[in-house]
Amino acid sequence: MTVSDPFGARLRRAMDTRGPLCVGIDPHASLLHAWGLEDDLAGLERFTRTTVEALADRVAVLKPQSAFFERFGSRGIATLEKAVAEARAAGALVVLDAKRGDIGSTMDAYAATYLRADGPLFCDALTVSPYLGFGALAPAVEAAKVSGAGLFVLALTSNPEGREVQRALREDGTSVAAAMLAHLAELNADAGELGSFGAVVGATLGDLSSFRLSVNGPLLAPGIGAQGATPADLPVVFGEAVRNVVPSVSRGVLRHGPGTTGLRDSAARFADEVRLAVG
Ligand SMILES: O=C(O)c1cc(=O)[nH]c(=O)n1[C@@H]1O[C@H](COP(=O)(O)O)[C@@H](O)[C@H]1O
Repeated sequence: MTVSDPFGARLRRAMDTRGPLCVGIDPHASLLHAWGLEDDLAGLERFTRTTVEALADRVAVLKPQSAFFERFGSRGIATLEKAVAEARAAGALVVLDAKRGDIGSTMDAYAATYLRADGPLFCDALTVSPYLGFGALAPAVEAAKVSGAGLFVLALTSNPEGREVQRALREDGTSVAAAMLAHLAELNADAGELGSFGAVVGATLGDLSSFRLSVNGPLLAPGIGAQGATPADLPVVFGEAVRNVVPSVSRGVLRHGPGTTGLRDSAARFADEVRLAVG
C-alpha cells in the first residue's frame, strides 16, 4: 500500500471536501443487540460492513476502535483488516484507534504493524499514548514520516480520569499535557498547512485556552454524543484552533443503525451542526 502525500495534507483535503467529521466504528455488544445482531463474529462482520458501506464514501474519517475487534480474537482482527482496506478504498481516511504506547523497541513492532506501508494493518493514522515518554514514540514517528501516515497522540483525553496524569505539573511548572502539545508543535514545525502529528483533545473538557492547542497539526476531538459534548461546544473548547479540529462521534451515530439511511442521516446532522458551530 502506498500513499502519495503526508497524512496532514490528505486530511486537510478531506476536511475541505467532505467536512471534518470523524465517525468511530465501535461495535459494542449493546449496539450489536440493538441492531438485532448476535454478539458474535457474524454480528461483528455485519455491523462493520454496514457502517463502512453507509459512511466511507462521505465522511472524512472513519475511526475503528481496535478493542471491539480484538475481543473476537484473530477473526475479529481479520474483520478489522478488511474494514480498514474497504474504508480506504471508498475514500475515507482511516484513523485506527488502538492507543499504542510502549518502550521504543516495542514501539517499533507496533510501527511495523500499523505505520509501515507493508504492515498488515497499515492505516492513515494511529492513536498513540505518550505516557511512557514522548521520546518512546520515536519509532512510530519515523515510520509515519516514511510512509506518509499520521499519529494522534493522547494529550487531554475526554474522560475525567485523565486529568490526574495529563494536568500534573512537571518540574519546570508546565503540565504534562502542555509538554505533549509542545512536542507535537515541534514535530509539525516544518510541515505545510497541516502537519501529520496530531493530538487527541476531548470535546468534553470546556475552555482550554490555558493550553497552546495550535500545534500546526490536527486535533482529534472525541466525546461528542454519548459522552455529552455537542458540536456547539467546539469553539468554546478549541478557540482559534477550531479549524484544525476533527470532531469524533461513535455511539451517537451508530445507535441510528442498522439501516444505512439512519446512519447517513445521523452523520449528516452532526456534520451540519459542526458546520454551523465552526463555520
Ligand atoms: O482516542 C480516542 O479516540 C479517544 C480518546 C479520548 O480521549 N476519549 C475517547 O472517547 N476516545 C475514543 O473515542 C470513542 C468514543 O466513543 P463514543 O463515546 O461512543 O462517541 C471511543 O472509541 C473511545 O475509545
